[in-house]
Amino acid sequence: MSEGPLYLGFDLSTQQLKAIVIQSDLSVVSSAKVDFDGDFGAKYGIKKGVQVNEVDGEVFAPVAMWLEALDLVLQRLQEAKTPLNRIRGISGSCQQHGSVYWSREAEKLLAELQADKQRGDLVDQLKGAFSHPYAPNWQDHSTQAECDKFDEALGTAERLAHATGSAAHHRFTGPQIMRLRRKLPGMYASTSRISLVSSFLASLFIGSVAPMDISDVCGMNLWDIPSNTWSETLLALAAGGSAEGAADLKAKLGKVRLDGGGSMGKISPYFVGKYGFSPDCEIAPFTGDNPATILALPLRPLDAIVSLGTSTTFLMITPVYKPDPSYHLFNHPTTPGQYMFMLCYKNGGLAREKVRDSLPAPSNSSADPWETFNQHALSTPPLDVSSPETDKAKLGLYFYLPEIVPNISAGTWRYECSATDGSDLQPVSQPWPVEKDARIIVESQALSMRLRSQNLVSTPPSTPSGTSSSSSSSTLPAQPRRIYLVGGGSLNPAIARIMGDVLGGVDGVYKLDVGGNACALGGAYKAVWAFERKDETETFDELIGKRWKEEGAIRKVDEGYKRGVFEGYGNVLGAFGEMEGKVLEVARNK
Ligand SMILES: Nc1ncnc2c1ncn2[C@@H]1O[C@H](COP(=O)(O)OP(=O)(O)O)[C@@H](O)[C@H]1O
Ligand SMILES: O=C(CO)[C@@H](O)[C@H](O)COP(=O)(O)O
Repeated sequence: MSEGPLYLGFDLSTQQLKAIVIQSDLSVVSSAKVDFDGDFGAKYGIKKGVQVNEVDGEVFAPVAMWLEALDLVLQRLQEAKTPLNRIRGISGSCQQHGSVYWSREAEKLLAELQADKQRGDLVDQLKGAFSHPYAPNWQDHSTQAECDKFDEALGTAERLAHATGSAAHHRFTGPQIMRLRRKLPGMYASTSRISLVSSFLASLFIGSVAPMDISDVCGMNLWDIPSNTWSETLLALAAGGSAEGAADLKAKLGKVRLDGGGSMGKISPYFVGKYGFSPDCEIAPFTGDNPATILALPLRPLDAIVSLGTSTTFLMITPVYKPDPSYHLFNHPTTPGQYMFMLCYKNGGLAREKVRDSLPAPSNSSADPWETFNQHALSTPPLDVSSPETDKAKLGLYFYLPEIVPNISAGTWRYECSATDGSDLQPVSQPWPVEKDARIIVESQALSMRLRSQNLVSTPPSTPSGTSSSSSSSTLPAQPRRIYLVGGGSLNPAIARIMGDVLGGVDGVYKLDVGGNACALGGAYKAVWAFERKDETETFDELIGKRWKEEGAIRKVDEGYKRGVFEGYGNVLGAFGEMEGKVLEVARNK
């Protein structure tokens, strides 16, 4: 480890709080994590990081748990002998869309945070800082009525998408605020400020309520992206319809920091006294976990990232702002004029776990719990078709939770169609053997991503390492150039293989070799850029691109494009979209 400055990045996600410390050359020097279920057990009444009220479709997390987790993860960095006094800058990423409600005492309590045994830890000193003890989680689906109003507010869902980057979504913060104001009017009236989870975590470090981040703010259905200002119409809607209400909500949300870099202030004395941070350590804006993911490596045009976390997300960067209700566009977290294309699925890792748990556990209890799942996933041929002329292709939708993409209630559906052209699409009369589900759930998730991103990809330029041996780039079908896998599921070789089969990737499928730490790493890289850019004109890609080394950062886990296999999935892509349409039609007519 050199003696230079260090940078600390966080990832406050659904199930964990992760911290990673890097040097200016981007090498990792230390890391630590807190697993909310594992570390806190029944204390906060959570399961997989959240509490659930099934009756109303509410999903939320106790803010006090996050406060306790922050102290615990910093203690673990100390226990790992991390030289916290050398940390020059801090940034990070957090689960998107969640909202934290600060009381009228919040600013005073944040400013008075002190390392004082008598006054206790963050959870003790900030006991009176919140008007609401919970933060709605991105899995919440209690806001359909509010979403309907948001989709109508500008006339159509298309116009809402053009203004805010997305159509209305259950988890988006505007509909969430609108519902909480209606459900808990007293709480709302006693709320001085509202933070996103990313600006909430930054607030703890700067000792005051931090401004929201220019990228994460696009996950609210309240920020007008073309003008980069709050939408007065949508603020009024969320605030009850009056101009006074809109002004009050605008004050609660505060200003948005347009610069993804730079300093929001020096670290609070609490962290200096308790953990030995330098009083000169500064805090850069924190962003959403998906915008941070695209910062975890120098993403080139046509590269794609698949984040296999609790949620599954598909991410690409594009210079074109062409919004559509079927996907999301966010401001790039560091580079004005660039946008993050995102698809987000609620039925991600947890849905794959459901299928895994429906299979016999591995005989050896110490084996990888995914062993049986992987064996079946890899022994089942693509679409479970051995002979395309005679076998029917199997297509499924596995939504154990109400899904976001498409917006539909929970359910599992199984269809078959011709493997050669997708014709004769029919629901299966009998569920196929559960062993087939291991491959088919992963195929279904990848087919949905391929269907919705096909307008963003084109025939990639041939590259010496990328052109497949049997073809030149001119004959390659449109597909991403590289696919990077991140998140907990990126550890799984069977999932990697199937992602390559379906999505292609002329240069292959790679795993970011920091396991599930991509978001925290993106946050740490953001801190390096924020404090080491020579001036505001040096872009993130310029600075990080000069320092990032492939060796040790990524590992090729699948060849990606496989001629014949990729086209085979292309043959049923239309049928997959047709299947979703049929299922939505039935759900609408219920
Ligand atoms: N070997 C594996 N194979 C498939 N999925 C995995 C594997 N290891 C972890 N996961 C999945 O990763 C998910 C958690 O991913 P992670 O990125 O750590 O979560 P978060 O959503 O909190 O960021 C869990 O749903 C878990 O099922
Ligand atoms: O809702 C989204 C993105 O729109 C989710 O990606 C959340 O941002 C949290 O994801 P995890 O990292 O917890 O899976």
